[in-house]
Amino acid sequence: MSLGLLKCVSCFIYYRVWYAKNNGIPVILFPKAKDEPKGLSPSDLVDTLRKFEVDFVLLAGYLKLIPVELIRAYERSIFNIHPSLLPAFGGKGYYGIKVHKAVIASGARFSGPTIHFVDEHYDTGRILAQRVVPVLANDTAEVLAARVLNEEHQLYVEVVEALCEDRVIWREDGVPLIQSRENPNEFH
Ligand SMILES: Nc1nc2c(c(=O)[nH]1)N[C@@H](CN(C=O)c1ccc(C(=O)N[C@@H](CCC(=O)O)C(=O)O)cc1)CN2
Ligand SMILES: NCC(=O)N[C@@H]1O[C@H](COP(=O)([O-])[O-])[C@@H](O)[C@H]1O
Repeated sequence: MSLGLLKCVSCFIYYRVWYAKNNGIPVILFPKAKDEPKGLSPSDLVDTLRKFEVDFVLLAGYLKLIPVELIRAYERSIFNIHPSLLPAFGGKGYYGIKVHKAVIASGARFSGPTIHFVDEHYDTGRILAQRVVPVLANDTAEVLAARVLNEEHQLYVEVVEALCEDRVIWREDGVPLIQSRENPNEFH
């Protein structure tokens, strides 16, 4: 089983690239843009992922739209983690601290991370897993973000374990479920 991680290009990217290269993890830059001549085109990215025998693509803080070429090549195999309970507070413009500011401004009493399959649009793919955290009356966006992020880090591990153990199944109405490791007759 091989996983590919797409990470947003941020000020921390250099540490992440350094860490990967110093731990035998291949690093490729995507997308191809005028200011990133070393980047890959969508079709080159697909070819490269195939070359590295990547089975699943995990997005984490990736802030660009994944092109349809990759969606088609990795059907039901690209995942994203979003820091709200989708379908609420998702879509274009909803990323990072903006999500938590919107949650607090709405008066919502609960929030939490969602892991979903990636389709052609932002945050509209099938929901696979969620966790719920309280939104407290005196929460700032930063405090809520930290509470949600703590759950994100645990939830993604659970989902990757389920993927590696072939415990993701599709209900007949098209809803994906995770089969319990302890009791195969239970799903969530
Ligand atoms: N095809 C898909 N691509 C991506 C998805 C997806 O579901 N389908 N998820 C996003 C991640 N995401 C929320 O989880 C998200 C990221 C970014 C945006 C957004 O509005 N981006 C801005 C540009 C921001 C920037 O470049 O600084 C924009 O498009 O105007 C919304 C949601 C990853 N890709
Ligand atoms: N809509 C996408 C989005 O908002 N993703 C969010 O960006 C953060 C990345 O944190 P990090 O850069 O510290 O890993 C995470 O909270 C993730 O849910």
